[in-house]
Amino acid sequence: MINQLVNNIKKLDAPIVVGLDPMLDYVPEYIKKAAFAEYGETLEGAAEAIWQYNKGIIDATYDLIPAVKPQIAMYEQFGVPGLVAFNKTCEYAKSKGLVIIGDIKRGDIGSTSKAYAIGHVGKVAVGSKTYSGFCEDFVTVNPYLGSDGIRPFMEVCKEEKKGMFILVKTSNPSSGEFQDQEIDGKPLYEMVAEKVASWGEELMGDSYSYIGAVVGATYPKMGEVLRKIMPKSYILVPGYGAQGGQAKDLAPFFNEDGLGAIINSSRGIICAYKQDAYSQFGEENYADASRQAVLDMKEDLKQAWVK
Ligand SMILES: O=c1ccn([C@@H]2O[C@H](COP(=O)(O)O)[C@@H](O)[C@H]2O)c(=O)[nH]1
Repeated sequence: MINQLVNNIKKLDAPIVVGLDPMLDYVPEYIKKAAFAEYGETLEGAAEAIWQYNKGIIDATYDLIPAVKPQIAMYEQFGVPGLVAFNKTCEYAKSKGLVIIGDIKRGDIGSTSKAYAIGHVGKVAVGSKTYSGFCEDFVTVNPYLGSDGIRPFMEVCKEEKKGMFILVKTSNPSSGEFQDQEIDGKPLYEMVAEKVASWGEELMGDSYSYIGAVVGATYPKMGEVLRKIMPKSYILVPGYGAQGGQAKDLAPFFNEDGLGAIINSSRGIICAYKQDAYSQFGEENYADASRQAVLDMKEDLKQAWVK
């Protein structure tokens, strides 16, 4: 899957991932009206609305982007119907040739991590048969339980040729409370990055590892250091756009081959129609606004590289 991700990025010249983080407030009224008419103002109605909203965005953008990143929390808030919408979204995006990065941020004691890994990137055995619970190609993983929590993901990813992005330095304002703490003069996030690099050596694709890292766009100086510590790991970079990360600061997240990082934008793309810059599209054409926002993001990144 890392090879497919790299190939998609190269083919489209777009190191961009669209975050599918639907909140009901983002969904245009006409979509909600139709969903509620069919299922009532229920969890099923909400799940139908977010699925239809996602489908519109995928249809309008799939030819421009290599991957999508559905954030599972946005679906879990609607319980079981929400998870059904998550799965439908992943399957549909996959049918359009997109790589699926499930932002699930899991990680636990070994036996529990194994179940998470099987459920999201592996296959579960039921009697003599096996099934995929969910169908992501990559998942995000929390490393703070140590290698016990990571190894089961590695085993499943190796079997299935799937991958993971391990949280190294997150984009949020308080990420430094723990991640920046120093041990013998070295920040914790650098220690995690060193582990990511060494785990990554065990699971190499053609040029990059199946094991990548999450580093926030909001911490570009750290991104520069971390890029060097993990030269063969793809970096998933959230925090561009809605969280204030800017294209001009992102060059250090990339390697000299022009690869090695993929920049996420969720609200900036899926809620584009609500922004002044895209108000001409209106609610009815929310998906066209998202398409334009992807094109603008691509141009924004390109201009920043050129400079
Ligand atoms: O450090 C991290 C890790 C993950 N995220 C996730 O990325 C998106 C960002 O959404 P925006 O609307 O583009 O701000 C969201 O799913 C987060 O949970 C992150 O922001 N930072």
